[in-house]
Amino acid sequence: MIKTHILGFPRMGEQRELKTALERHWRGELDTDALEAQAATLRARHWTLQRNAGLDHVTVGDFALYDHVANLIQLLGCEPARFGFTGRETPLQRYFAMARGTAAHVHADGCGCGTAPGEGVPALEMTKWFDTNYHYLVPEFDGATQFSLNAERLLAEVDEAIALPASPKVALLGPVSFLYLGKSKQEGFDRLVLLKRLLPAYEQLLTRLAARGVTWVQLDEPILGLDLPPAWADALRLAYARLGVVGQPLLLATYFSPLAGNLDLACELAVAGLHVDAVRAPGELLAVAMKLPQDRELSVGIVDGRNIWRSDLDQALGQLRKVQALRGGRLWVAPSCSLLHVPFSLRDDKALDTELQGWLAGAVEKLDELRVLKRALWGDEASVARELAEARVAHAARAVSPRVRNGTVAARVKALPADADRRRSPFAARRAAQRQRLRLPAFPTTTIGSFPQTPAIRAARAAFKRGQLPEGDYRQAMQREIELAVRKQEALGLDVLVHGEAERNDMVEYFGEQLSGFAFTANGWVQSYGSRCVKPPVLFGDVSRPQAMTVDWTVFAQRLTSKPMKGMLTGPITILQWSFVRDDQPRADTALQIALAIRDEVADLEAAGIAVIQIDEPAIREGLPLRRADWGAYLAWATRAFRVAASPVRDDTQIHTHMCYSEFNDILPEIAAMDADVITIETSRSDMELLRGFGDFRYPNEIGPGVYDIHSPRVPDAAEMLRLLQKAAAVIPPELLWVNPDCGLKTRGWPETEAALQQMVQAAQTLRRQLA
Ligand SMILES: CN1c2c(nc(N)[nH]c2=O)NC[C@@H]1CNc1ccc(C(=O)N[C@@H](CCC(=O)N[C@@H](CCC(=O)N[C@@H](CCC(=O)O)C(=O)O)C(=O)O)C(=O)O)cc1
Ligand SMILES: N[C@@H](CCS)C(=O)O
Ligand SMILES: [Zn+2]
Repeated sequence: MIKTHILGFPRMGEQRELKTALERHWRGELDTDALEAQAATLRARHWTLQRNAGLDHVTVGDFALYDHVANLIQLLGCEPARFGFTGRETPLQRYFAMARGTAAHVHADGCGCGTAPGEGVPALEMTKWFDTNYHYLVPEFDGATQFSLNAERLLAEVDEAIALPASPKVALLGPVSFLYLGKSKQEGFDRLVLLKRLLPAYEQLLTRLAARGVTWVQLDEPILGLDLPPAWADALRLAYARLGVVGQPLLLATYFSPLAGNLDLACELAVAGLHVDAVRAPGELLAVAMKLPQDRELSVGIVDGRNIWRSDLDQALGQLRKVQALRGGRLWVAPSCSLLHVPFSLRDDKALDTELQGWLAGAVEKLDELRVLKRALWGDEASVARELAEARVAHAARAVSPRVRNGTVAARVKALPADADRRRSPFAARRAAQRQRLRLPAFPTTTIGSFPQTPAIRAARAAFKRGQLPEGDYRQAMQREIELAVRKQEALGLDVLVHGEAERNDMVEYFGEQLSGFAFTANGWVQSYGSRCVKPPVLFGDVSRPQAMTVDWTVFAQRLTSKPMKGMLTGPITILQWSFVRDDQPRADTALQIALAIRDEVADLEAAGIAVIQIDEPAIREGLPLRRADWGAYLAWATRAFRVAASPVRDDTQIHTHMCYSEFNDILPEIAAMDADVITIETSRSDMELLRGFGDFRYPNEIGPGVYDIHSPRVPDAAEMLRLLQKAAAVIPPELLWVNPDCGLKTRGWPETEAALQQMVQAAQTLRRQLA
């Protein structure tokens, strides 16, 4: 028997209805019932699409109002005590408090949350979901963590699906990955000891789902794709020995990475079925098909859940038929991972020409690919002959399209000198030249680039894109925003200014729109975190830069001030990582092409008199392969691509880079090898803990550890930032320290931005008095 299913579906809706509803709710314009009604409408719509594509089950439990890991924290009743919940809040209030922090916190007696009255409680930390651009909320664990099942929301969603009518398969993160992806909040605490407390909650849940008529529960254990310490592998054995006998059939799902040394373990676990990612690990598929006991179901993730290329259905059928033969004709067919990471649909996207549309598949189109594969595997190929032929034609056309290859780009790459990734002098000499030119005070203050993307800015750009605002008027409107940002920074007393990125829709899409080899979409939104979405450009061909992309805006801003204006670029690895990239050449080759385009922009900015240029690489850590054995090769080409972009400049031009959201300590030598003159990093949410590694490693160049979290509207005071800076100065030589926020300020409003920056400048001034 052939079955089809998906591991998860995009939540936002075709027109980002969930984003709109959430943001209205947070502004107080939409009440809870209306928000929940919108969410239910979206779920029903998405299940209907799944059912109509002939999937055997619709997936329930993948939907979330903010994040699926946050849902699980509530489902398992382990909301951190530091939030000081009194029991009087609704579950939804508690949920959004964990996700977004609270502005002011009123203490119940002895709530023990550790904050002073009225201070507010910071949100849960957010971190990248494996190597994706999706962020999950990090569960917090300590010795006091208890679990108790709160299944009402999930059970209600199951009932909604049954009422549709549809057959629900519930999808949740499994217990071992849940613990692994969380953080121990107590010095020396091993969160794995919580497994024995956690399993009963899962057991109760499975029992209740079985009683509700749920025939399958998918438990995701993506950590099977990592190099697992033996204790975590044992934890998987223990967990599934218990959960596998509850009586609820379990499909264990792994994705994003080969199973490698965990292949035997994954095939041994006592579950009714196993899902594997045959896109990221095609070479393992037959080994799994042979190893997995015949009484288990095998789900093959053959449709790429991480990219938007139309599937090569002939090739997929070839692979699936081999597995089918090994599995006695039984097989489940699925996307490689949740479709959360691809746009809802690209079929009629207004910004894509029809040829490109034909090469691509969003989530809805991927459902249709599953329908076609199922029919063909049933032996009913004739009924889908048209679809198979169309896919064949599109693939053949893409392979030979003149739009994809550009001889000039290839020639430039071939002729690139071996030292194209080297600055002219070592850091010490550059530093002297830059000090001479920039004459900055000790502990220079700066920001990371973006200032608030106000509704007025977004509305002006939307009107411009709709053709309702002439280009000249749009440029003037953006120049007014830039001038406003410059004046505010001068008034605040910042030392190195930025133009504020008002003219950019997004730090990657903006460059994708201007570079050849990229296409962009009108509606290809993908959730990044909470209600925030990005529209990754589609990198389909050789990359080149027809003309300067940022020089006019930067020069305009520099002319407004005598302070140094930092040019602001996105680096090659981040552009690569946050785009949908071509699958017909190695990522390393694509990265180098992008690097050359950015290199030209760096050279043009310098020639235009810009003395400080920041090349953002927040995604360099996220791009790391999930298996350590593959890190070396990646880091070599990724850091070289950065250096190629950064190296055409004179010694007295200061190159900054910026990284956020990441644990950097395990790649510090490679970060140092990028050889940026200054690096700004996110550190405030870990209370500068991230910086300790930079100190221990003796990071050689200048560092700006972020002194406040930009994800929350909460305004920290100068004393708090001073404390963080003092902590930083204890591990980093003070003469190397910069003072800046964690990341860009585009998601904030001006009032809190100005208030926080004023406190930040004050903290730097105090530090200068204390330490300079
Ligand atoms: C630094 N981060 C980024 C990541 N990935 C990126 N590609 N870019 C990033 O900056 N990954 C890690 C983090 C994630 N952080 C964020 C932070 C903020 C956002 C965000 O604010 N997203 C916006 C959309 C941004 C955008 O593209 N804006 C466009 C279009 C805006 C729009 O929706 N316009 C409406 C009309 C509006 C009107 O009329 O007023 C429309 O077209 O319908 C623009 O400014 O032009 C978001 O709103 O979600 C994302 C990731
Ligand atoms: N320059 C960008 C970096 C974000 S990671 C910004 O400030 O938004
Ligand atoms: Zn950042």
